[in-house]
Amino acid sequence: MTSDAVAERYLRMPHAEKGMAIGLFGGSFNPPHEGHALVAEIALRRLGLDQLWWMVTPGNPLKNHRELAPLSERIRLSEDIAPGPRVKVTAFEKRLGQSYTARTLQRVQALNRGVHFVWIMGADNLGTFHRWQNWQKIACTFPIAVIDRPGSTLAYLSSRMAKTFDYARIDEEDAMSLARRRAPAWTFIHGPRSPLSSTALRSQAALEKTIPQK
Ligand SMILES: Nc1ncnc2c1ncn2[C@@H]1O[C@H](COP(=O)(O)OP(=O)(O)OP(=O)(O)O)[C@@H](O)[C@H]1O
Ligand SMILES: O=C(O)c1ccc[n+]([C@@H]2O[C@H](COP(=O)([O-])O)[C@@H](O)[C@H]2O)c1
Repeated sequence: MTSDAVAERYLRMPHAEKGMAIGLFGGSFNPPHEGHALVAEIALRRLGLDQLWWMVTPGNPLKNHRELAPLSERIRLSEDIAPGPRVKVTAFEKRLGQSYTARTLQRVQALNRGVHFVWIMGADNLGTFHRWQNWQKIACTFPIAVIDRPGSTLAYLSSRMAKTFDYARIDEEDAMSLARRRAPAWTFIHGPRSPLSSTALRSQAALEKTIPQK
């Protein structure tokens, strides 16, 4: 077995029942951290979700993959940190053979009629969302919940996504209804924030490697 052999259960799309509200939380998780866990908790609570699919991507199409840890390792670490039984860690995009969100959402929608999905992302992704493949189609497939992140709180004011879909923005007080709304619909959720990032954790780990252990 190679070090990147991914267990079969992670390659299958998780099971969903008709009528459920499910958050789709895609990420590199390289490595996963408490900031991700906080996003998952906030989304579950504020959006009233039955499940949250913690989707470990084979590779963000816009990122350099030189420093990307094997998928199997990112899954294992995600399982350690994912909060509670409603969070399902999955890597089904690997089996789909691609990592473009627009295509993934089309597939999820086609296979799960009657299920209410919401795309979940941190506020930093608002600023670059218009560079994602078919980004307007993504916004018109499922509602989107943007979770606040230090350094990106004001991004929604200037981002192309926010400007283009300004008419579809709903008040965060109505977040409970987001999953059941027809796309496009999105909201920005404020709340407790975590300053953690995978980049900082990778830098810290690299630094520790260079310091001789006592
Ligand atoms: N501290 C945080 N607060 C809010 N959202 C976050 C936070 N960290 C990550 N996210 C969100 O979680 C999702 C997955 O993020 P990702 O795995 O890229 O982590 P990251 O810390 O941003 O990584 P990197 O530093 O390598 O870019 C993205 O939607 C991102 O916006
Ligand atoms: O589809 C795209 O063009 C696209 C571009 C950038 C990011 N994404 C997805 O957005 C999610 C968050 O990525 P990341 O690296 O910020 O954790 C993850 O599921 C990526 O595959 C998707």
